[in-house]
Amino acid sequence: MESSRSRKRTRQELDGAGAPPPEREVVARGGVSPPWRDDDRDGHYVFDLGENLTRRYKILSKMGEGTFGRVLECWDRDTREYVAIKVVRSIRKYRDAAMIEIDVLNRLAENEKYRPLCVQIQRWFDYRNHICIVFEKLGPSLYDFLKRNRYQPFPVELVREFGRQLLESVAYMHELRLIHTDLKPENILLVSSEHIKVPSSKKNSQDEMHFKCLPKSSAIKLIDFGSTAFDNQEHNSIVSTRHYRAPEIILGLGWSLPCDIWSVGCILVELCSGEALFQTHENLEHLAMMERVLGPIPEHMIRKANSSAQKYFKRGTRLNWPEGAVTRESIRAVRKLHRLKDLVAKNADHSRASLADLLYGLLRFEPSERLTAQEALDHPFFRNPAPT
Ligand SMILES: Nc1ncnc2c1ncn2[C@@H]1O[C@H](COP(=O)(O)OP(=O)(O)OP(=O)(O)O)[C@@H](O)[C@H]1O
Repeated sequence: MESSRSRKRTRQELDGAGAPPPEREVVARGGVSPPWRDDDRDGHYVFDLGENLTRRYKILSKMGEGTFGRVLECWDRDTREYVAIKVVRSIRKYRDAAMIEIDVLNRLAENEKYRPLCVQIQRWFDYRNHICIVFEKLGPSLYDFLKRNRYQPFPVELVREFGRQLLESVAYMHELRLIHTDLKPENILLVSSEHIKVPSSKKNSQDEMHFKCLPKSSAIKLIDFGSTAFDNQEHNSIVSTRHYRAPEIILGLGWSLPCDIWSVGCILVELCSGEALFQTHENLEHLAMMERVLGPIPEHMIRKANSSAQKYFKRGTRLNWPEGAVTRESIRAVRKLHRLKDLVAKNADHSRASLADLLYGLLRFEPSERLTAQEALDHPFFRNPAPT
């Protein structure tokens, strides 16, 4: 658990959304609460579809699962609308993290102008030792959408729209000195599930025309504020999902707002190419991939790396690669990666120069040289889109 997740707040202090008194086993409009069952061994709430979650919500389906808990699609009998309820695992550290998430969600909701950018919390309650956060129901994540489309990339115009909204939400969080720390396509949801089918340029082996899906609307919202950190603390822990993790985190240099910007850079490349930029599970290979795509890691960063990261370098100045590689496949995986500008040229036509320039700004090794979210929004890629 990251240190940022263990900042505990009391429920009274946090609840802006009006938590009800603890659930009693009441006979409900529309049914009764199910009999008490033990949680599963990971602390997840055990349920059957069609059951009630308090007397107010009927469980319709499971929409997702993460480290913190499960997200259930429910019918709200009071408002007569569908909602997504995150039912958090009944384990202390996840309950504590959920309270931070609620705090962050309430802070983000304070500014009317930015409400369309981040998922809206409706209320929260504590049910059988599970914190339940009720959200507006959104559509699939950008990752789910890519996956269903057999990882065919999004057109650059759509990446521009996604990028703009993503950076606007990050700029807003950073203005509030909040660091998301877990930006990734799984945590960016389309607002609507509606899509259209269009012919894709790729043909299959039988020379049949392929189709791909495009969302009808480009509106997206950011979710999952369970790992959000406050920019007033020392940050040395390991954060972010591997593929989107910034170099300063791996090198143990401490991290702050720019780690979100690095993740945004990785996400934009992935949306353009259909594949995660750094597909790795190991630090040395990860750093080697970064050097392959972006050029050498600056020496001053190598010199400051913490003791556990020093082993990735030779004579304290150069990455121990390929000598330190664990397998030949690993060396091949790094070698087959394209340089960033070639990768962009492969996937974007008309906007390639400005997109590559933006990405180099987002993916600077040195965090203090990385574009801020606001600077990125002012970049020509967003200001002067090339005519299509
Ligand atoms: N408001 C929502 N509407 C629709 N689906 C949602 C909503 N919120 C979450 N989901 C789905 O549930 C999944 C898990 O949600 P979330 O990322 O908040 O959980 P988590 O336990 O914090 O995950 P992680 O392990 O990434 O931290 C999402 O990837 C998404 O598919």
